[in-house]
Amino acid sequence: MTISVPRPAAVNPDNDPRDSRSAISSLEQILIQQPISEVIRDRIEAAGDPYFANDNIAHHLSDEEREALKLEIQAKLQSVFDSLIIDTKNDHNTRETARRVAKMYVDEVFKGRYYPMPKVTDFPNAKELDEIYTLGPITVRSACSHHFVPIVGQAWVGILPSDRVIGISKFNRIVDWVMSRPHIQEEAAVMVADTIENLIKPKGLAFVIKAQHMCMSWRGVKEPETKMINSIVRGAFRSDPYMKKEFFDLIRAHGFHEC
Ligand SMILES: Nc1nc2c(ncn2[C@@H]2O[C@H](COP(=O)(O)OP(=O)(O)OP(=O)(O)O)[C@@H](O)[C@H]2O)c(=O)[nH]1
Repeated sequence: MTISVPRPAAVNPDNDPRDSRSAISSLEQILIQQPISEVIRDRIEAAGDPYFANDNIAHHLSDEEREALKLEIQAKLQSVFDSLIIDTKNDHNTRETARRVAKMYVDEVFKGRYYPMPKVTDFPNAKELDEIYTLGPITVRSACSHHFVPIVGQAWVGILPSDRVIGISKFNRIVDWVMSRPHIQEEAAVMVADTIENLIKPKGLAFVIKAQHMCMSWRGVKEPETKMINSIVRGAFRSDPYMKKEFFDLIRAHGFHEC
């Protein structure tokens, strides 16, 4: 499907994405012929890679293209606000909202799609530590892929290490990177567990996430109390019931409650 070049005709000058286009001048020609999202999408499809809402596509776009993408999103958001019949030309509160939201999506709340994984240094398990360690609570911020409204909650990690370890702050960074995409919680939990497992191949891995979904509290059934808990237990935590119990006892000491 060909979508016309995102070039808002009647946008407030203060809100005109063209103002910042000098930064992407080398992409000007491509943008005139084809929206940058289409260029990137064609590239992903040619590589046979998925681009679901919770997939990371960072390796398919350059920094320059990411900037161009924000401008395209801004222009399209502006037409959503126009269709919502909001006078963004004269309303001082919404005049720059299209730009703000485009930037927020790409650089902040969905950065886990458009930016590569943070650098994670791993070290040898020099003392051959063979005991469980747990970490938490880790603050979880995400958005549900059904309504694009926030998911907020907490997560806990349990590791029985093998021969590699990573710095503890890296668990927070990995959770933040994976969660910063539109998600459903079940898949998010699996993705975090897979990412940690691929990095350090622990003998045991446990990951618990407990979160509240604004699509259930702010709208829809409007139930502010319900939370969803997912737990992933792998390796020794799955095969050894005592180890699994120890993990849950430890994270209860770290503030985890089932209700
Ligand atoms: N399994 C699962 N469901 C979720 C998650 N986040 C949101 N949902 C639910 O996804 C469902 C989407 O249902 P639909 O019937 O397509 O959407 P809807 O008509 O807006 O549904 P209501 O929310 O019931 O008003 C809703 O019940 C949401 O509560 C999640 O992380 N996991």
